[in-house]
Amino acid sequence: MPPCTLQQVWPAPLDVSPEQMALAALRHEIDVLDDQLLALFERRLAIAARVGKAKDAPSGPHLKLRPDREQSVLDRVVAQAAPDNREAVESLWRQIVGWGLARQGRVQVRVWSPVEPTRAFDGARLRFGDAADMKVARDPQAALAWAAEGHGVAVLAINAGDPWWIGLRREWGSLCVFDGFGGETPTALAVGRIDPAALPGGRRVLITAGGDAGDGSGLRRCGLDTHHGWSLSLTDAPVSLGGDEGCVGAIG
Ligand SMILES: O=C(O)C(=O)C[C@]1(C(=O)O)C=C[C@@H](O)C=C1
Repeated sequence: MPPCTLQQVWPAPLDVSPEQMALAALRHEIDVLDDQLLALFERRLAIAARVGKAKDAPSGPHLKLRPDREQSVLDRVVAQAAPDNREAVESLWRQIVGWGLARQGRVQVRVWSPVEPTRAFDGARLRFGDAADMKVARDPQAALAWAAEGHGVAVLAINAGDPWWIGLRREWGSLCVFDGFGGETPTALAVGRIDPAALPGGRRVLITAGGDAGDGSGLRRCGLDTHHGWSLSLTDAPVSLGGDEGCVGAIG
């Protein structure tokens, strides 16, 4: 076979059609934008690393993750995006913020969901982004103990045969719920050593004695699970964490 020459592979400039030239120009525009995006992304990562150091002083027992701040970053950019782009913008910014957080230490996530493992795993991946180190947890109690030691976040299914959530009121006072996955009525909750001041605005998570009948507190509640007279529910009422109402966190 004769050797392949450049002439044979690339058309001579005069052979380039207007369509090919238009395509090349558009691709050049994309290259220019990519250069700008890359420079901005790298600047943002560097600033996120500095924010992490600023949060070290004073150093506390909490994870670096700040759900309230993430919520306001996302809400702000999604609100500015064109309606058709909102889904893409939200998923991209989850990744951006996830990598920002990873500059402060990679987030460890343990997912326990015996009934629908892929659903909970996918929800957690969407929430924490590719930067998170996610693994399956075999036992919710072990995952809670691990999270209480400050190693990372546990994503635990509800209505899955283990009322692990009762422990949030009784044993795991250092942990709080800060997100839910699975839609309007969550099927899994994210739990970690989150600074209570950094909980997202939104529905509060309650654990109360009294089952479906209510405990007389008068709060309007949406039930998620019950077990032996305990109930796990959500409320729109602005109750504070750890109060008499049994508030153990909030989901945005
Ligand atoms: O604002 C912070 O506290 C940050 O660490 C920055 C940042 C971000 O990248 O925007 C990253 C992680 C936090 O969970 C919230 C926001």
